[in-house]
Amino acid sequence: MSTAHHLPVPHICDDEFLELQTKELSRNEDSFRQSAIKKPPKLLKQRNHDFFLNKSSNSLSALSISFKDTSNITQEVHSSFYYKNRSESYFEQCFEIISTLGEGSFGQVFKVKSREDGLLYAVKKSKEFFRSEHYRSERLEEVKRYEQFSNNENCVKLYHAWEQDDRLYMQLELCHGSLVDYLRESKVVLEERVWSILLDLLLAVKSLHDKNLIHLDIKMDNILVADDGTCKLADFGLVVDADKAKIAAIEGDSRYMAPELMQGQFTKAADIFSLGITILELACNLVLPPNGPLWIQMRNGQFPEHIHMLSEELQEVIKSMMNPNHSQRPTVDELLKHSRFLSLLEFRRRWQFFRTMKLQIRESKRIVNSKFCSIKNLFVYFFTIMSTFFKGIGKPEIKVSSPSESSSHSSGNSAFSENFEVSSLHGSPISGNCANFSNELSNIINSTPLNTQNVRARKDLTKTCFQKEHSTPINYQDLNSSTRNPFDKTSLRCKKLFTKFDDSD
Ligand SMILES: Nc1ncnc2c1ncn2[C@@H]1O[C@H](COP(=O)(O)OP(=O)(O)OP(=O)(O)O)[C@@H](O)[C@H]1O
Repeated sequence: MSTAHHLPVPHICDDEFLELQTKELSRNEDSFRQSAIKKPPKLLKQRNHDFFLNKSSNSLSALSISFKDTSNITQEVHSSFYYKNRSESYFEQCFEIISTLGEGSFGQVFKVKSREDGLLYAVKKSKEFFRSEHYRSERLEEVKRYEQFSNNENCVKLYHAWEQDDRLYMQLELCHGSLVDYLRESKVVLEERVWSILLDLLLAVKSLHDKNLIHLDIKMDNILVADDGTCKLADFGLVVDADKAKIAAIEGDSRYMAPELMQGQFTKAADIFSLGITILELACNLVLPPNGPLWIQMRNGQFPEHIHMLSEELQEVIKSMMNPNHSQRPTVDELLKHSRFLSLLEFRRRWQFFRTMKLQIRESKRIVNSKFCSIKNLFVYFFTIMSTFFKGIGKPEIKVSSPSESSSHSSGNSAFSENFEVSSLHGSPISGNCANFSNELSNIINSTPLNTQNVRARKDLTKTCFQKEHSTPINYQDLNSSTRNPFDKTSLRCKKLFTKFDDSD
């Protein structure tokens, strides 16, 4: 009696093939093998060998990257701590890694101490090798954007960028953490603070929009909180020129994505939407859906009930920023004319002098504490503090262009008048053409996997750990009551958080 010999069948992760495999198996083993021969397994994409073969041996040594001198973007790194012939990279030789700060899709971020000046920084190291010249130039574009906005108080500062062993490194200003960490620490954020965060971010977005650039990846993870509490925009990896957006843009995180991006309409209004939904997430402590019916609802002008925790004023601003019709969203300049922002700017202007002094003293303390402090550095900082003191600080220049000059997204029917009187958005803002738009949208999005979860507040998710922390259970009815400000409960904790920031230096 002859025994049948079965050849091993490869495990192939191809849905179409697996379906065929199951059908065929049940019918006839022999014919199944036939079909396996007809359809070979997919090959993994290979790394671009030409790119690696064409690279000069120079790529092994570290090269500084800067777009300030466009004729020479890369230059040899010079440092008394870096020896080219040693096997360790420039990063390993010049920095001491203290901890890992975070990881995104493109890079890993480390908290480091520079051996050169003894100060603390964040270094972002790209996760993937430059697999092609195109990929490398895409990564280098982020350096260009960081450089462009490094002088903006509300954008993260880039100190140095370099490439080595086909990876990009960026030495950035060290921040306390992202807005996600901030929310996790404070659990709820006072509405006063929400307005101030929104102002910081509008000023950052304004600097981009004024240069006709779109960020396209505004979200809680990409907003960093500095030690003094200032919010800063980071991650310029997807920044695109508004005029070239149609061909070059890549959409960011789906949770923060403006609905019109699904139809390939990339405008500055997409940033306004992402900022609006970020502020909604922050103020109501929500968990945003990445897709599904709730994703659609939030893009059709229907908001989760948690929004009612907020003042009418803030609700109106958020709703206008998340207007389903992108041409009706206010521009940054229009938003900055809101009376809340004008009074906040005036308040900041009055305290600017003390704020600058505080920052200067903090920076001097940082320098003094570093083991590489020199008499020269001390003298420079003493001089800066004195000159700040004697000059005083002038009014910070924030030019808000009038609606006519601003590159409005709107066709003239913006919700914001010159004095920013927000038109009443009570009830559902979907009407007329927006309703058609919403139908169109449902057709598109329904093709994505549905998320049947409800929009949930983070406090619901963390309810149990909250109760563990406190000996007396918290009455969540109170938090949602309209008669009192739900934020009051944690005002002490928020203050403590800022004391912590202040102590951190
Ligand atoms: N300068 C910094 N100071 C402190 N933490 C930082 C700094 N830069 C980044 N981080 C932390 O590292 C995380 C990842 O950084 P980043 O968003 O720049 O990476 P990415 O790969 O570009 O992410 P994405 O997936 O959003 O594109 C941030 O969410 C933040 O928590």
